[in-house]
Amino acid sequence: MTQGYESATNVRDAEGRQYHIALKPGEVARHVILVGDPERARRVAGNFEAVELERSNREYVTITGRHDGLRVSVMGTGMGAASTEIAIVELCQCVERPVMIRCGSTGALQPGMALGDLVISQAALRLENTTRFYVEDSYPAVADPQAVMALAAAADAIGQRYHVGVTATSPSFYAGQGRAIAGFPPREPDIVERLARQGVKNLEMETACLLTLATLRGFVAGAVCAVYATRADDVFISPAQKDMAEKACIATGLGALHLLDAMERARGARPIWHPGLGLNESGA
Ligand SMILES: O=P(O)(O)O[C@H]1O[C@H](CO)[C@@H](O)[C@H]1O
Ligand SMILES: O=c1cc[nH]c(=O)[nH]1
Repeated sequence: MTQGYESATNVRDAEGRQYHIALKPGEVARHVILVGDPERARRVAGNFEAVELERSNREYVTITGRHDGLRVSVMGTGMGAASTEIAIVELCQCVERPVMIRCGSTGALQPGMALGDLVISQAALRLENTTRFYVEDSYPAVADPQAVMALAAAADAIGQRYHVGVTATSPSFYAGQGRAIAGFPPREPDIVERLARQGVKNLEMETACLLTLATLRGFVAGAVCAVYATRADDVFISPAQKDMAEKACIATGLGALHLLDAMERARGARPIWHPGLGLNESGA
């Protein structure tokens, strides 16, 4: 497939096919769902009425198709900010002005948050270190307000319980999220309590990377995660509950993409949609 690469910097072939994700311009939709788990990517695509492309390379599984008439790509990014950075940078070489929503899983930190609830991120603590190579430490990882509203509206549309607030993106599932496993003591065992005291809603591993890179590049992005763990009582979700929570998270992410499409048409040349503009969803 690949004859040679442009350079050590732009690792793409003559057709523009990217080294890690193995996709080229034309193969990625503007509306993209990102998930950590490649099997979840396949389950997202299970909602498509038509599939035009499936590609798998390393951990990156991508499927492009149509969902209720809207062209959508879903990609499994793998876990963590490092592999997510590769996915986002390479996707942005394949598509202009993308709209990206992460549909992930997460651990909840606040009382009143239950297994299976959704968390919509307004912003994220950049505890990972990938984004430090792009921006200074005080740079905020902030979601597009349109994405926050679209995700909340999409969750309401399916009667799903959700929370909105600040997420912490960790570079680690175990020590970095305060999980003490025999023989692997975390340096900061109380990190969950510290973050909870600061009002942080949830811990996961990719959102800050997506939000930071989206602000830098200038595209619309947001994140919604299903609660798989409640950290205060140390409970992890059962397989049956996980299925339902994942379905709700996927439905919310896909619903939000349609709303974001309608918002974009309603706002025209304005920088942002606001409620005064209304929505015409018929063209979605
Ligand atoms: O379910 P995903 O999207 O992978 O998200 C969460 O689950 C993984 C850890 O189990 C990390 O990637 C974390 O961010
Ligand atoms: O506790 C959790 C659950 C899912 N994903 C995470 O990163 N942490």
